Amino acid sequence: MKTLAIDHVSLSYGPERPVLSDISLPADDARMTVILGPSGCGKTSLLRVTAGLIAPDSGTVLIDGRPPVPGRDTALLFQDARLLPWRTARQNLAIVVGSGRAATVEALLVRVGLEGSGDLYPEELSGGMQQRLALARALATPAPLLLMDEPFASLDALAREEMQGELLSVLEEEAERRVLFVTHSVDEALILADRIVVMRATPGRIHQTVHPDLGPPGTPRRDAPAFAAIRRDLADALHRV
Ligand SMILES: Nc1ncnc2c1ncn2[C@@H]1O[C@H](COP(=O)(O)OP(=O)(O)OP(=O)(O)O)[C@@H](O)[C@H]1O
Repeated sequence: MKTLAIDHVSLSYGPERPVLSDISLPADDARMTVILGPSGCGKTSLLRVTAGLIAPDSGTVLIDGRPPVPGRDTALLFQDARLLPWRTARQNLAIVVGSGRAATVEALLVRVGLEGSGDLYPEELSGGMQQRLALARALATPAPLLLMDEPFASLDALAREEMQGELLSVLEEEAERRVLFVTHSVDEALILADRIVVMRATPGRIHQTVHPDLGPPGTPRRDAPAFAAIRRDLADALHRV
């Protein structure tokens, strides 16, 4: 299994703009780490540092023991799916997968539940279907770490729940992949995460790390006896940071 280790990372966008202060996420068994925190606390900046897109002022990020190479070690997913609008779903995947690998493209469409929609253009897909395609595009890369920046935030409640389930079931088949997932939703964090990191702002730093004991992701965690108590604790923590 691949490892991600973030060690004492600090970042500023200029002398007067410290954004991240001494962030450490030790390598552990968590496959899905969810970052929760108030607006502007530096969650997206942390994902960009983790992707190797910006260098921290100090500290290190190591993926499998090596500094991240942008585009090789991580695949990014955003709130908007960022698909090529003039290409069909199938073509959006083919560009990443490479020519002559039609079977791989079809398998990816099936894996994210888009079989039968390969000929549709992005504007013909619902928001949830667009995010399924964005997920398939990320899975088409060999990147060991998926960086997901509020990917389901613009979906309606039902589509959001479906996508959470979809993500978990996809990861069941992708034993090597790790995910760093940013959300504002305590419930989403509790449903998805092995490890929850609560950040606080100005500058962004880690307030609390929680390993929720709610059963494996994908099981009906809402029914776990501890769900309501952990939910309340996290919501309180978020109000205090
Ligand atoms: N390129 C940049 N140059 C200067 N300041 C920036 C830049 N990118 C982000 N910031 C500032 O850094 C801080 C953290 O931004 P970031 O987007 O990382 O936070 P966030 O927690 O992801 O916010 P949100 O939850 O609202 O998306 C904010 O004050 C933001 O204005």
